[in-house]
Amino acid sequence: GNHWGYGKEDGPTAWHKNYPVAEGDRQSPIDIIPNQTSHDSSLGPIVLNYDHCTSINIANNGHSVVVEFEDSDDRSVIRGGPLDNPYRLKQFHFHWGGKGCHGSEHTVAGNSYASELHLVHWNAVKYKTFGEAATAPDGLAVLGIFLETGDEHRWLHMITDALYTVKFKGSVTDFKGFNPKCLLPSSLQYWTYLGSLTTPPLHESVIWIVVKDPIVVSEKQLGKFRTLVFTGEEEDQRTRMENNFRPPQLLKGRKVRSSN
Ligand SMILES: CCCCCNS(=O)(=O)c1cc(S(N)(=O)=O)ccc1C(=O)O
Ligand SMILES: [Zn+2]
Repeated sequence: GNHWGYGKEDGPTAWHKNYPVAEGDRQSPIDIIPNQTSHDSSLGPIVLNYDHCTSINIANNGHSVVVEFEDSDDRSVIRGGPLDNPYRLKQFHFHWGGKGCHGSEHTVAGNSYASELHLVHWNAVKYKTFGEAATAPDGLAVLGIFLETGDEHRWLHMITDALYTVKFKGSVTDFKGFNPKCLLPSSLQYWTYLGSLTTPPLHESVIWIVVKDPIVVSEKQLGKFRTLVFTGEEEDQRTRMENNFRPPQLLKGRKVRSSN
């Protein structure tokens, strides 16, 4: 069926067969070349209002580990920067590599980071549901945060300590009271461009906001993500969840803007 993954047969080079938009004009991720971005003084700061966010659960969806949020009202939104409306926080998830290899999706002047955190938001002003927003050209806003290895991150343990409960595809456990603001770097200087989801269905519906400064996490913390498996508990195959990233796609004439 439509099933896709990150392996040799079902990975990013095969996705176009079931999802032809994979070869579209605004695909993500991309390689960001800082000295080729255009500085845009009209780009204001990103404003996050996450103080009343409500995390619900943490899940292994067979592609990543995802934390879902209550998005029935504007309790946690991102606004400003390139955005014309407030966008509601729906979920966040990560992409990462194998031991010692890099696993970010966006790259910076050809360099990749160890991992990348994506905070997915949707335009509930213009669209009635997340599903409708996910297919609209200005429907989603994803905030991308790079992770590099070094010292231990003081708050990431709240995620990594829960990973053993969602080892297998399809597992979900309660995950209340987590505010992802603790995972952001001090500076929210960013690059922004028009792109897509980086996993099937690859809809070209994302305003990407990629934060320039990485957060630092320890190799030990990152290693815990690799204890997850892509496969379900009932399957005899145990395929370690790693290298769940799409490589950079063609820019096709797009402009990448830089906040100051
Ligand atoms: C209606 C179909 C929407 C599918 C996309 N859902 S999503 O939460 O935006 C998403 C974004 C992304 S990404 N990497 O931010 O484009 C990856 C996975 C998912 C997911 O479905 O878990
Ligand atoms: Zn992602």
